[in-house]
Amino acid sequence: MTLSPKLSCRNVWKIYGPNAQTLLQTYPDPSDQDIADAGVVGAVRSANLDIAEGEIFVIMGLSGSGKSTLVRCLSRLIEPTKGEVLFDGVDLLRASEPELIDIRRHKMGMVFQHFALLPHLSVLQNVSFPLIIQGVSKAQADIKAREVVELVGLKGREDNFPRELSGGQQQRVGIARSLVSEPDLWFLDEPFSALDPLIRREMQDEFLRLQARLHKTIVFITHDFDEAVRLADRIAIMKDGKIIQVATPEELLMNPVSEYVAEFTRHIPRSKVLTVGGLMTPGTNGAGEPIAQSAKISDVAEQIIAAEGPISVANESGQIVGSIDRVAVAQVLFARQGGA
Ligand SMILES: Nc1ncnc2c1ncn2[C@@H]1O[C@H](COP(=O)(O)OP(=O)(O)OP(=O)(O)O)[C@@H](O)[C@H]1O
Repeated sequence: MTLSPKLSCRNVWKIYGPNAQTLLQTYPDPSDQDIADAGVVGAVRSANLDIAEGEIFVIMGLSGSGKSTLVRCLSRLIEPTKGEVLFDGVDLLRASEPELIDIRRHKMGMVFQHFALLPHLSVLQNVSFPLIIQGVSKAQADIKAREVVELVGLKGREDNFPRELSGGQQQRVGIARSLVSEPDLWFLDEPFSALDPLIRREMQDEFLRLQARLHKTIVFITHDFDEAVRLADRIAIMKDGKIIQVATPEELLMNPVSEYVAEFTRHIPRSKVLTVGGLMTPGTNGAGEPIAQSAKISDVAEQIIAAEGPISVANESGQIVGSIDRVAVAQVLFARQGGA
């Protein structure tokens, strides 16, 4: 985590219904009952987040938990009822409409599940469209668009029309279009939900490959916990408009704040998420060629089980920070789903 986050929000509320403002003036932190009594919807309730530069931050929750509303408040596509949103230290809620348009055009990219490709434009024209709107010359826009089309794996399809592409390919065009203006901050709202499971996994892999090259700051919404665990550096779990836990996938599995959070993690194979660092015993008790603290248990289980005693664990700089033995690994591999 960097010291100053790329994007933060402080005490953000979005209440739908008449007198939302008055409610928040009367009750700075209204309870479920206050909200119900007022006959309004508490879509986002006192959200506080700090999203670090270069991080994939996933917002996860069931339908209606407030994910889309929160993300739209973060880009100010929706006006929060109350709160503060800071992007690169600039308070977005105080920005004028022209400033906002400029920030969205040049610094923010957005991909939605049902994004609208323009049907009468080719792949290349769709992708270069945001640049043309910015006033970039057609020749320059085409060069940039070709690069991004190649980046998302669609080289050779530049002249096809959207109807000639599969769902996954169309989604790639949407991704390319949102990347063409080189946003710093990239919002993706359920971008892969409409795709079938195999293609969806492919797109997730592709997305991780892209991010490894581009290092964007990403806010990614999903209601699928498997997808969240695969993609996230950190996950925020929302319920009834509130953020109930923000943690790495590993922390969520090891220390869920509530039964509700634990329920999401129950079916996830622990060994694929837990790392050596999360299970090791600190100290210098181990021996042998050290294994990496960041390695997933599933990738090193055989090696640890085959060893007689505890194996040394090293951090990124090669320093020995602990040890791990077969008992710790067996507990993960053979734990009943639900145990750590
Ligand atoms: N314009 C609106 N007017 C009134 N209530 C709204 C409005 N938009 C959203 N809501 C309500 O706010 C709550 C949060 O909705 P939101 O769309 O943010 O949830 P979500 O987690 O993104 O759901 P989904 O996964 O189904 O998209 C829901 O109860 C929804 O009905």
